[in-house]
Amino acid sequence: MREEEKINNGVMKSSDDDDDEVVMIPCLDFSFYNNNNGLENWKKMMSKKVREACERHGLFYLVCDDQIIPKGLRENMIMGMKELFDLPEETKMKHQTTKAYGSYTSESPLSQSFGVYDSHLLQVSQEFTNLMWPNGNSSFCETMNSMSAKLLELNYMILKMIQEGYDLPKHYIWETEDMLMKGAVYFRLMRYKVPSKENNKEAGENGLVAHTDKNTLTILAQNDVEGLEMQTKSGKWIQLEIPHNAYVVIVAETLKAWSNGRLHAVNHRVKMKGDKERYSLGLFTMPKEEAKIEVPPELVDGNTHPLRYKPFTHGDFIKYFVSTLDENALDAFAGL
Ligand SMILES: O=C(O)CCC(=O)C(=O)O
Ligand SMILES: [Fe+2]
Repeated sequence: MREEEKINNGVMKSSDDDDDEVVMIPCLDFSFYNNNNGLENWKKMMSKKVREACERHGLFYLVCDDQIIPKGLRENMIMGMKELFDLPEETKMKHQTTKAYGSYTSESPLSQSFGVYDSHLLQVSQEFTNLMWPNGNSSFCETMNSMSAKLLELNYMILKMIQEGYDLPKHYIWETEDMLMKGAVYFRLMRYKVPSKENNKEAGENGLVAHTDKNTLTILAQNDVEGLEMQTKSGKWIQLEIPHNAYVVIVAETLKAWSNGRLHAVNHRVKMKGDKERYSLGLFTMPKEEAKIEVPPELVDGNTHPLRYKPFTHGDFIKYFVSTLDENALDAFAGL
């Protein structure tokens, strides 16, 4: 299918083979964000669409111009990842930290990943690159550093739009920025290998088990090999058809808690089919450990939206999740 045929009025269709459920995932074009003409109106309208998509589906596709993220940078990043994952296993294993998910892992035979905290800081990207390429690889370092910095800016931009989408009073927006946008930044690089032939049938082979993200907001990019699936609110799993060059924005649990459960933390997984390797990368933002996650009073309404979560610190929630690995951790830990 050609891209133009897949996109209809900025809306993507994905369907499940055994059923007629059609889910329309919006594809939002952020290209004019840096254009001053009519910016305020554009932002208002886009903020509402972002909020709506995050409430309805818990994810949306995003395309943007080179001012937000240059296409060449994204291509270089994916090419650089191939080079990185092709390094010898013992070199990749050198990336080990004590932070949760902050190391190289190849737990499943089908997938490997690197987790790097704070790669938007040049020094961190330099240290990581020097560990992987002791003779240097300045182009990878620069690419990794700018890609994570650009994705981080975009991540914060979307978080601000979500708040604007709720028309929260200005003073509250500053408080929320403090709560949600001043914490850790996590960059994850993933490779999924081609599944074996006998497992390479209809259902595909598990690349990443079903989960919700436990941070605030995630932005993903992939090479053009599909595999990411989401569970709809009615419980169906559908394979996403991500438009070429689009990013996937995913609502995570902490943002769901902040919004009093209005924003949907979508369950997703990766299933590998076909004969091509899949590369993906994700920029995850999360609050500071000590940040207190508290629902804004404006998002509580006794009749339609009674308070669902008590205040909690992000660090305590993550500790609880890591110790239980319970996919219902948010409700078990902070649900009322
Ligand atoms: O590889 C992907 O597209 C999904 C990755 C993902 O969901 C995650 O790292 O949390
Ligand atoms: Fe995820």
